[in-house]
Amino acid sequence: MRQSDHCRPFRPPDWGSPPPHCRNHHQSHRRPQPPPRFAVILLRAGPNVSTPTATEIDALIDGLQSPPPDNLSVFSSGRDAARLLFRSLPAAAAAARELWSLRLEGLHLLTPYLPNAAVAAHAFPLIASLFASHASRLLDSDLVSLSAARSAELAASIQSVKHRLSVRNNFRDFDQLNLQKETLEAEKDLVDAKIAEYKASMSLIRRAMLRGTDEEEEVEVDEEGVDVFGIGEGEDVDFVRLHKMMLRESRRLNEGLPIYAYRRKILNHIFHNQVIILIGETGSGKSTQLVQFLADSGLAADGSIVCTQPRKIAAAALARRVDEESNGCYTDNFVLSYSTFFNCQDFNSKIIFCTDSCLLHHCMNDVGLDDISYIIIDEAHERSLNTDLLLALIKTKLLDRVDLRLVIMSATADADRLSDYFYGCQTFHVKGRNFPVEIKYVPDVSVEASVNTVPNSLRDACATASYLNDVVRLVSIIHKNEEEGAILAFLTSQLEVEWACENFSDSSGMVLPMHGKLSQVEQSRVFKSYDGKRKIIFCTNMAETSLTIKEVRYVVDSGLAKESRFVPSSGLNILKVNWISQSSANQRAGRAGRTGPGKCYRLYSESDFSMMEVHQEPEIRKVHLGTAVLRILALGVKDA
Ligand SMILES: Nc1ncnc2c1ncn2[C@@H]1O[C@H](COP(=O)(O)OP(=O)(O)OP(=O)(O)O)[C@@H](O)[C@H]1O
Repeated sequence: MRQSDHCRPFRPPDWGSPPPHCRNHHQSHRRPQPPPRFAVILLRAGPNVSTPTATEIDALIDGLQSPPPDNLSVFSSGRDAARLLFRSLPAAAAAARELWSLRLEGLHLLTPYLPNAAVAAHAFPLIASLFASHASRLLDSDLVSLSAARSAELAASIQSVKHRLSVRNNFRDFDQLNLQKETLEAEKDLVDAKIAEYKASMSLIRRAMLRGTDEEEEVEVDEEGVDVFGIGEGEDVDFVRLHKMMLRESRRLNEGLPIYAYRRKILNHIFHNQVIILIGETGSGKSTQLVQFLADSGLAADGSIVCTQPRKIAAAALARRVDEESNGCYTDNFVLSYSTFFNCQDFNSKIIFCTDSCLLHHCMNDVGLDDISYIIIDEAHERSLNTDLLLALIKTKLLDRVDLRLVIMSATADADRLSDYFYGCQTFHVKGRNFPVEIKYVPDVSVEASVNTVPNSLRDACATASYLNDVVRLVSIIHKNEEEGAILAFLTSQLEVEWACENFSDSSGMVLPMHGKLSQVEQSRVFKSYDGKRKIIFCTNMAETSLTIKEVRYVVDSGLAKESRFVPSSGLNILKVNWISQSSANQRAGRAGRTGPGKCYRLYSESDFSMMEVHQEPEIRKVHLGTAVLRILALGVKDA
């Protein structure tokens, strides 16, 4: 650790004579003064504690307009970047305020830490007022103007389409124009709602910062009711967290996941209803955002928010993503993921992503679910045995614990059926998706011959599964002809995935397998980037839901999946390749539009699609009932 000049390193001698305020220090021998004791410590942010450099910190402190410190130490590495000591309490508070002001302007990311209670008390109103002004400025920032301009542009387009609709049209044009108008109106509504959401959050921050001051604003009766942030009162306010939250709000307005536009409405719904069903398009932000909305609002203050996923890889990936996105907004270990259940696991972290089987095991141990206040069952359309058992168990818990809340979430679930099961609970729809996905049907490839055929060996698989060759061929065509972007191709088994990986040969592609038998480390290879090479991922339907593999722009959907089914006549479970449901097909397509517009190639015709089951059959209807009964008994249900 370099400790630069203990005394005023911020104006090196060769920069000219020291400014007048420095002379006090040099003249200190004339009149003994008490040692400076009011400290402002500048802390480095994040894990990379070696930035910024000592020279940059020197320059930053040197440029302050407020009275300079009476003693200064600058450190070139470590958590502390600089320690400023003052004799005067107001001078220390003014320096803290100015350092915060520079941080809010985006000039540095250091945190002024005030260890001395007197300095903190003195500085608090100054910094709070600074945050209030900053929130006011953000209300009219360039970001808001940009979104407002987009809204005006959409309004003009809507007017133009309306005008064209008012003149004579043939039936087909009329239909198309009407569709265009509706699409534009929906987009405009979304942009307007996002601006309103952003402004509501900034107004809330401003009001909180001015509370108890002469400028305190009257609380407007918010039509949506629930506050989106719990900011804290008085000196409990954590300015670092608040700043990170403001930055995240700006990112949300800028990047704009559709669910952001609905935040207050959703929170309000959840606040007033014990159970809601949330349906939103794939990629609209359900899995990554809802947990954050709940945690920020303080609605879940008394317990954790548990979000279940059907697969381990999704639980881990979502926890990583939420942690990364909310960086600094929460304390360490606020977001966790559990993929496998252990008896020693605590459920008292705030946001927990886990598999449905993990939560089911937890229920077996702690049937009261005392440490949980919100349960989100994600990807409910899959209707796995674990999900259905969980839903049944939670339904009984909801009667005992009126504070427990349940959100059932999916892009493609059968909302009516779920609503019926939960006494007609409300369904909330989130409209809009992140990026468009163009659907291309490739009907000239016949898959019918291979349906219901289970390959016994690799040789058989290649001989019988004609779609396997078709998938590999289509991937090759996309690779040669389409612009950059990874390709995700859905097959039905590990065997097929391995065969496709071996038989796809192109040195400009990075071919990767993705199936349930791979270790977590092997699975995580699909999330890495491979410079100069297009990622080509052959996967089973384990990659169908929840996952965001950033570069994926193209999806190849064979339309098939292998499923296990109990056959009562033989008493055996058999594996069968079957058509997927429309719900699954839409989930697969959704993997292409996560971080940019995408395309989904379906190896079947549009009429094949329309003949598929709308929703997949619940697993509980396909497995041997003994399995289900044993699990129910283990949950303590005696009259199963
Ligand atoms: N790991 C990631 N890297 C980059 N962007 C991501 C990542 N995870 C999520 N995103 C972004 O956030 C968006 C929303 O993801 P999220 O999982 O919350 O959507 P969702 O509505 O739950 O989708 P689905 O119904 O498919 O599970 C994605 O479309 C993508 O733009």
